[in-house]
Amino acid sequence: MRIDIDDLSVEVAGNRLVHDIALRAGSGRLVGLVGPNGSGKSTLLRCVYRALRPAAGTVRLEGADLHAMDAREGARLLAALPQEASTEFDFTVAEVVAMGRLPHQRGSGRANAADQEICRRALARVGADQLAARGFLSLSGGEKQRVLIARALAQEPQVLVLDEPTNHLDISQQLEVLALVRDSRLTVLTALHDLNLAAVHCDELYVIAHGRIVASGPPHDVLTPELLGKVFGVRAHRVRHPESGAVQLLFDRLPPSAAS
Ligand SMILES: Nc1ncnc2c1ncn2[C@@H]1O[C@H](COP(=O)(O)OP(=O)(O)OP(=O)(O)O)[C@@H](O)[C@H]1O
Repeated sequence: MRIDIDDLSVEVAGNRLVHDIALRAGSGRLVGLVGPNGSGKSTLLRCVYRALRPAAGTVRLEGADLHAMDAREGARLLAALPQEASTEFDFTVAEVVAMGRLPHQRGSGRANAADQEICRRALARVGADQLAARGFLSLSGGEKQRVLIARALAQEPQVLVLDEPTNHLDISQQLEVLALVRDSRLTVLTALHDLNLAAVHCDELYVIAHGRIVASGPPHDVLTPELLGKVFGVRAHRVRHPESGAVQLLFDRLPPSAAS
């Protein structure tokens, strides 16, 4: 299912934080959103997963305006992993994952055997099946992240929107989660801070700075030393991964004269 974002602007408390965004993600593509702290990644993604309404512009899924759909219809198509997803109540892990089935349940809202099986498989896919009976609040940051990814998968969406899905994960888990996201074959829009992970795993990247898209395209074309200097204020060196040939980056601080 393709995502088309056009002329999208987002305001929070009267401040326009994101301006005139155009972004496309073809069906089954993994599209990364990168940019410095405070550049507007989460604000843009919050609008895409409907926590915020657009001040202008549209987000369309396969041509249909996402913000014109009812909540249940939207949630059957799109699942999100927010940056600071947490729950104040100590639900069990199984209960948190079962929340992913709510958009599919009518009437009593009770999970049936098929729902329970989908949840069990989702937990197994993120390697967290042994956590099912644990209280969510007792989990480590990385365990919580995996359970929330399982909840998103249990939702059986067509589109995944992920805000820093590798936050709190050790390097092995980071690679596991990105492989899992890739293997899901869903259309994925994800914010990532780690530019090397983004370079290896994403089909296309969009770079956001000061609330505007400043570059987009295949990672190899986008992550140039010039762009990284301008947008992130760092000196970047490109090297090739010795096996895959993928672009990888090494960073230095810019000399003080160049950084100003
Ligand atoms: N409610 C608000 N009122 C005013 N400004 C806000 C509000 N929420 C966010 N902002 C500002 O909007 C800008 C964009 O924030 P956002 O969280 O989208 O950035 P980000 O790129 O996701 O950052 P990070 O990489 O640090 O998570 C920041 O300068 C932030 O302080």
